[in-house]
Amino acid sequence: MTAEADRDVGVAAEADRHVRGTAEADREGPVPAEREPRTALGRVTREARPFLRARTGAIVRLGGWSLLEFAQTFVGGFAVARALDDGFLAGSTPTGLAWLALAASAALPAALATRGVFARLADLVEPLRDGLVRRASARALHTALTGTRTGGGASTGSVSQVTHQSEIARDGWAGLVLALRSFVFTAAGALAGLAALSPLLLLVVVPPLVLGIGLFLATLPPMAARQRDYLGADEDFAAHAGRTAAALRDIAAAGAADRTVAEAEAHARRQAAAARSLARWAAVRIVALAVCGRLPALLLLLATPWLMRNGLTGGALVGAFTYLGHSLGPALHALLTLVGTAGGRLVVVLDRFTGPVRLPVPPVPAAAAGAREDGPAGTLDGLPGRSPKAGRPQAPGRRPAPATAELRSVSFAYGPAARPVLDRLDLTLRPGDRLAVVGPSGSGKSTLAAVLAGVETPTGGEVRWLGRPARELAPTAVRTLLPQTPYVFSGTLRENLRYLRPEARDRELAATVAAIGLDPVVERLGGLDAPLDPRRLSPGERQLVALGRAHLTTAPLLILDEATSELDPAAEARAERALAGRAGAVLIIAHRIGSADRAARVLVMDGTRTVEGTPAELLDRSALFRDLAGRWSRTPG
Ligand SMILES: Nc1ncnc2c1ncn2[C@@H]1O[C@H](COP(=O)(O)OP(=O)(O)OP(=O)(O)O)[C@@H](O)[C@H]1O
Repeated sequence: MTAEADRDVGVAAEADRHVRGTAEADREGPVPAEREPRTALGRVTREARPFLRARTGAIVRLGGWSLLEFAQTFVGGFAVARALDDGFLAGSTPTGLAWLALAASAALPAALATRGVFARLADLVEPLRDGLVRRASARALHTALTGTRTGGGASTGSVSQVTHQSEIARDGWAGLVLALRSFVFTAAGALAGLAALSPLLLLVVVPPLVLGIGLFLATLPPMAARQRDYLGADEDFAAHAGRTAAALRDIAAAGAADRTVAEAEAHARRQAAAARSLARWAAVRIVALAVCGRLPALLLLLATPWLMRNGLTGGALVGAFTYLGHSLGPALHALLTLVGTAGGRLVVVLDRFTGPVRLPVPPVPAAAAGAREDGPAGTLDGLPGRSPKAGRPQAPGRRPAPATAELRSVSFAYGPAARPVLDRLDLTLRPGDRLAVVGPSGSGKSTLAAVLAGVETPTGGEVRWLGRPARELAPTAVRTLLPQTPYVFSGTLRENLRYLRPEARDRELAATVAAIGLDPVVERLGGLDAPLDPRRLSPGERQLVALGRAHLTTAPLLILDEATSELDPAAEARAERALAGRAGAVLIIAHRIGSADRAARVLVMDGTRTVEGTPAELLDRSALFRDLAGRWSRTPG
């Protein structure tokens, strides 16, 4: 195997290890703080170390060519000083011209060095791009195989990583290597030249240089973090705008205009705050640039009388200014500007390859949009997305499938001073689970549904879907939430039923109609394609339409918040059985004892106290459940 191929295999193995590492972390929760750097810069630096170690040879070769740049810089200032002191000021013009000719001739090897540097640069830059592309491909494959991500959004992200983002990383890295290398060798040449002219010059020039560079380096981690925040805010705002544009009809129909505007304003405020914060740090950076770029020359001017008194010659002074103005200054400026722009982008992009991936929200289907399955809140996030894979069982693997949904010590209150509705609640729903939630009015059942569905954000603890933090997944691809009063829009019954899954086939539609008990509605309306006026449907018929819609989806989590309250017990039982026959987990907020009886498990909510068990166990263990069961059985229907 050639060294090249050997290295490629190493990079591929590295990508593979990374993928497995990420998957492991996803399954087993956060990595302990001492192992996982908290900042993007820290994570990227950790990942960069083995990459650079493996390319020590390429770095040394690059350094070898760059030595010519050191020589050119050194000769540039030194020759000017000698031309003045030994030539023109000493009355010997030929000597002065000879020194200047030497300075000019140093440019020739430097031009050769540039050629050599560019040839060697590829050894450092191309493997990074190749490694990133492999890593992105491996992650996409891993995702596809484990089914932990959803829909087209994920693949779009992978394509962007393989093409656009890996190119940004490659260009940024190449620019950074060039500028850093040039700065190191130019600075070394200039400092060596200053020391050769007079060591006193170093006393004046080095302190502001070190101070400015130190200040600049200190701005790097906060700048990278602010840049990341800004990018995140920008992407979220753009995603919100996209969803709004695609769902104008629903927003108008659901009366969610005010809420949508408020959401957009919140996004705009967040983005503005991120931009202001970024600008503040940019101002600190300008100060740092001024300190190391301008202060050395200013101090040199101020210190000229003292330096001259201590034996500095006129030629050495001009030589020193030549170093500052022609070599050190431009190299420093190029480096700091590049680190500040391409460097920041590089860190952010590389962190996306190494850290958890932001999941784009799946697109809203343009046709037949319009429903309020996400409950009274009616958020934009609740508008439909579609994932053909989301409801499928996990690909066969050695590890158990992750829970469909999980609450880990979740607390929730409607305001900072409000009484908590949920208090450190743990709940796990696995594929195939049927959980009924019962409790008196105001005990928090709808709140639980909203938190589990991602409509409300918990004030403590964590909501997880499919083994990942819920915030990383597109809600509509994971769960369908049916409220008590569903929204049915003007159109046809077919459009309404297909709303969450526009590509559902006719035979699937027919199976749903039969399973949910929609035949009388179809008959009364005159067929699936007859015009439907929502005002002419009874509340029970509206609920049946929404239940049919949910039956057709492939979302692995179904949450029914008293979604069958307008049906008679027989119709309710039929719809619940049909929904229980889907793949995935179902949580039903029970309206009658029948729902609890049919469920395998029941969660009894009594304020922030909860008890979970089978219906038979709870009759024994929970006085509240006995009481509810007794009351319900006396008032059937
Ligand atoms: N948007 C809100 N703002 C403030 N408090 C709220 C809000 N929604 C619900 N609450 C309060 O939170 C508590 C739990 O309400 P929730 O609607 O979750 O209970 P529930 O068990 O579903 O009641 P019901 O059976 O009557 O629907 C109640 O005290 C309620 O007043």
